[in-house]
Amino acid sequence: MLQITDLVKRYGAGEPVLKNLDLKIEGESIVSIIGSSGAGKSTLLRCINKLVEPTSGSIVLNGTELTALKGHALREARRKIGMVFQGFNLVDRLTVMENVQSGRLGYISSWAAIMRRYPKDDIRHAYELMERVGIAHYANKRADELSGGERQRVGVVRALMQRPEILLADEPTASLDPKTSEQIMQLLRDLSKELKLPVLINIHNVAEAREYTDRIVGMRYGRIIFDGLPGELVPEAMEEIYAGVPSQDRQQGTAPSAALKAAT
Ligand SMILES: Nc1ncnc2c1ncn2[C@@H]1O[C@H](COP(=O)(O)OP(=O)(O)OP(=O)(O)O)[C@@H](O)[C@H]1O
Repeated sequence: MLQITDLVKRYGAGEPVLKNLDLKIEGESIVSIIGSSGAGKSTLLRCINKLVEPTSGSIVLNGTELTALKGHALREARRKIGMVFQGFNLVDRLTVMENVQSGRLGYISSWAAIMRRYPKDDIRHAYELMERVGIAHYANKRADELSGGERQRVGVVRALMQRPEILLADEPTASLDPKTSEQIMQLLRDLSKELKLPVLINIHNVAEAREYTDRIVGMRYGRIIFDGLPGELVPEAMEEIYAGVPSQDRQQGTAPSAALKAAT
């Protein structure tokens, strides 16, 4: 379970871009985060995997407080957090198997990695996952010979090779055509259930969020202003997420006209 409490992130001396966020995500659920550009969605994911340092607040993953971790303990904790990227982040000149095995870096010795001497268990696990997502027959192909959808499947398998306790996906379908995009969303949804893995997806495509995720979190100006089932995302909620000014910001004196202007 991921439990975020009172999370604040401020870059430099400016206004916080995450304002006292609370969010709880339990196993077997796929949750989307939607919101306008600049709402803070990527920053939230980056705070969870500590690519950015939260300013204050707490992020607990299955009993481990992540915010305080440094060095070895941080590297250990990061292994429990799988990450899927918009641009796939594969090494083009390496094969699918080599890319997938890079998810095990940190678990095996550098020597074994350099020599491509992967432990038998890792090879078996990789094949199981590659079979599951339909890319096992490409194991020895170079990553740059694959289509976008196939490359994203490699990205998903690489993340799962870590045996993560949560999967974060930052715009995982934004570089894909609509049909492939839906297939990847369906895959993430199915994997979440099969592996009892919480999945948190930052996504701009609201139709996909509605169709493929169990729960939608709507962010606006660094706050969560909607948290509900897809069916609860009624037009008024959409309006507030994409055009409105959260009531807390109104109370704090943010001029709506300025805020709206900034959002367009
Ligand atoms: N490294 C950084 N340094 C300073 N400001 C940043 C940094 N990263 C993000 N920001 C600012 O934080 C705010 C939130 O950005 P963030 O990327 O988290 O939003 P987002 O909702 O993911 O947007 P998008 O949908 O466009 O990716 C923005 O105003 C952005 O300019």
